[in-house]
Amino acid sequence: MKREDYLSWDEYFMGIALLAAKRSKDPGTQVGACIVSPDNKILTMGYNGMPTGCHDDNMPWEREGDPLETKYLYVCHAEFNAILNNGGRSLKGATLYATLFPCNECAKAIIQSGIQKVIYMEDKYADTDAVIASKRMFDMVGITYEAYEVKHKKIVIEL
Ligand SMILES: Nc1nc(=O)n([C@H]2C[C@H](O)[C@@H](COP(=O)(O)O)O2)cc1CO
Ligand SMILES: [Zn+2]
Repeated sequence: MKREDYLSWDEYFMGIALLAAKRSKDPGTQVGACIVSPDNKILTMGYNGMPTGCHDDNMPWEREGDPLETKYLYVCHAEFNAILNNGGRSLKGATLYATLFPCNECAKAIIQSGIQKVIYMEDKYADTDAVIASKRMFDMVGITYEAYEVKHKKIVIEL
């Protein structure tokens, strides 16, 4: 008889997004993204980090103060990195698993790349203009978004 406690597709892909987030050097929020084809093949992944060649140790990670000395002007969002890491594969009709709801800038890239569905875990910036604008654009173009439904509270990976 087959195992019954195997991971669902959603758990598998969100689990991978959560694992990718663990690569983030951001002391504030670690975000992960995993983009999957309509036939459940992983196309690309990403996490929030500084642009390639901008060394993590030489970049600011502050949230406040002189804007030029905060992370916000420099950091690449997880969703943006995942889209850019596509390795030439088409993202048409794909689903994005994101550990945090995408901002308006990533929403634009999501739309332009042909992603059709967003499954997100957290939406802690729902009250910000960035996320409100993002949802406005998704609604306009018919990109669906749904909160990830947690079933297994814990996925243990022992090394
Ligand atoms: N959807 C997102 N994807 C992301 O990768 N990020 C990144 C940008 C920053 O590195 C971090 C947010 O930092 P903080 O403001 O919570 O300390 O997460 C942020 C958002 C929020 O819209
Ligand atoms: Zn973003």
